[in-house]
Amino acid sequence: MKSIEWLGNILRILDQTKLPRETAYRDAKSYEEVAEAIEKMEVRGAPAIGAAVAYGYVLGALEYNGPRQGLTDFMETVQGRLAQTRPTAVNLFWALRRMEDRLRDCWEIEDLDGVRKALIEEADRIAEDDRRMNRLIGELGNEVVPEKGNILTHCNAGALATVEYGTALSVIRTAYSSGKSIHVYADETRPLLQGARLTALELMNDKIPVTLIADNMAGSLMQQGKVDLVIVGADRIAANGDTANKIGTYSLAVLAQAHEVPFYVAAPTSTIDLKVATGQEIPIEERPAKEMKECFGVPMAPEDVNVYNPAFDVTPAKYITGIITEKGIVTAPYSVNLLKLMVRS
Ligand SMILES: CSC[C@@H](O)[C@@H](O)C(=O)COP(=O)(O)O
Repeated sequence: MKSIEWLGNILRILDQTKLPRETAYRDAKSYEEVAEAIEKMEVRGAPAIGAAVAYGYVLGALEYNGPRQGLTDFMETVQGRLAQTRPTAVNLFWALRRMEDRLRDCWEIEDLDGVRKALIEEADRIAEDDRRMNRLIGELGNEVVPEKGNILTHCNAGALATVEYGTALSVIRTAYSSGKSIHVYADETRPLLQGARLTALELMNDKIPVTLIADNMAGSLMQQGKVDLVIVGADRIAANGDTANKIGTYSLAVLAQAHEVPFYVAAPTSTIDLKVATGQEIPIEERPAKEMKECFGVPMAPEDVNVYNPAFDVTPAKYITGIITEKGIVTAPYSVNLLKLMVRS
């Protein structure tokens, strides 16, 4: 199950809104289609969104049919549209900046096809970097996983949320394949059920023991001593370690601390945003009320009820035991150690 696949002049997107009932794809031929797929969450998860916008940018360059000197202006429009899709996952802006820098470096290339080739190479590198980082996150993160025990995860930070392997699920996959006797509790993750629909599916496909729970069951499980470790992904990590991730992550972190359960965030360095000092500055996306009032088209609440539907929350760094990245595991003090990590090659 690949979240996205570049087919030369088309971005094939696995439509995650239909999983696990149906395996359907959108073959995006324009940057507008990629933007739509991200907004509708057909492709989702911070690293997968990053790689998708990189190829969306390429599609914009392929669509352009004016003179070479007009390309930069056109690409600004493309970039602006892609940047509008989802505000929290910083990987989106990180990938767009890489594409923009690559375009700028092409100033000496006179023919459009030469520029397009360079942009495709950059998007491929972004996708390849994601695979490499996720593999390393798995290998390094295995260190925090006990030989035997129960791991709780929230939302989907798996292969579907990335280009391959996942972040939190990469750690789980590596631990399992190294022979550890682990079992995973997957939070269903209201309102869009990424845990029930995607994490459960991924783990079952890999034959990793998994039990699905509703989000409000985590506290009770911890109280019974049935959770040994929590690992989640991230959409943006501020310079002080505060971490934005799927709504519900904060409650889990507080519960984990109350029950003395280690709480880890697994994310590539492309998710770390040193320009944002604390979690308070992270923009939090609000999703349409319909997602709360309906469950996949079926009404669940009075039609006119007021709704608050933030897609993410921020977990203060003080609740985080460690952040597993491809360059190493960072612990407090995060302001110092994240900076050190980011300057290290
Ligand atoms: C490796 S994915 C990390 C995060 O992006 C993930 O945990 C998450 O919160 C995804 O949210 P989503 O709204 O499904 O895009």
